[in-house]
Amino acid sequence: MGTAVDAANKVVNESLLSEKKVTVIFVLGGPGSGKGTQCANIVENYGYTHLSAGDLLRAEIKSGSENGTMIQNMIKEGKIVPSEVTIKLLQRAIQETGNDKFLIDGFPRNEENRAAFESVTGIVPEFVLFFDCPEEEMERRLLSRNQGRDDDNIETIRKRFNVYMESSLPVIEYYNAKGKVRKIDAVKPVEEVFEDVKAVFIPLHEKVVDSFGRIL
Ligand SMILES: Nc1ncnc2c1ncn2[C@@H]1O[C@H](COP(=O)(O)OP(=O)(O)OP(=O)(O)O)[C@@H](O)[C@H]1O
Ligand SMILES: Nc1ccn([C@@H]2O[C@H](COP(=O)(O)O)[C@@H](O)[C@H]2O)c(=O)n1
Ligand SMILES: [Mg+2]
Repeated sequence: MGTAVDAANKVVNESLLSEKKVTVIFVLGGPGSGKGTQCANIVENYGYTHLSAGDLLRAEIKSGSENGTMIQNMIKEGKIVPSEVTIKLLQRAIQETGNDKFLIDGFPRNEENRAAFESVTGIVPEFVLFFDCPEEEMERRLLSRNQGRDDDNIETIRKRFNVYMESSLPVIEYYNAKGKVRKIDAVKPVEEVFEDVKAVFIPLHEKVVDSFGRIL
């Protein structure tokens, strides 16, 4: 049961966020499993807005914000930034777009992220798209990503894998117990992974047409 403060926050945020209904899909999976790559494909084909929690945190560092140094240190250590910081960035990004459907990539990363997002925004995800990939393959991909990320070095990658196993997998298990996880085999080539992703999205975006050609 939430506190009175949680309830008040929820009312304020519901009026800010859900004057129109917002659809959220959480995109989860280990570091380097291909979340960002597949989100770009989904955006192109299905019109979602992609919000990567990691990208928002990196932009916050670049903006010179007062939290920048703290965020930079946490990312370098592979640690999870306090929820209130990440959730504020996500809320701002949601409010800034004109869209009403979002892929939230790399969030929630732990139980604190999950519970705080739900109590602050009142938003429950439609489902969780989970990219399942073996660690050796993720490590190979991260070490050859070459995007200049401070955390794509073997020392930080090992820390990120530990955090993923200890803190992020339990969140995926939480949603799995609620029947909300759509698991994708992410070890295959990009195009093949996207075929499996499409199989999840096509039924959501199919138009049902009656015998007169009217969209129902
Ligand atoms: N199916 C795939 N097969 C081979 N390489 C891939 C595949 N999907 C993505 N990649 C490559 O692996 C690297 C990591 O992919 P991506 O950035 O999409 O992962 P991510 O899950 O968003 O990682 P992170 O959690 O670190 O942000 C990129 O260089 C990308 O081009
Ligand atoms: N919910 C989150 C998401 C990310 N972080 C931090 O950012 C790093 C990079 O995230 P990617 O999704 O881009 O890989 C991650 O290792 C965390 O340090 C976070 O704190 N909370
Ligand atoms: Mg990513």
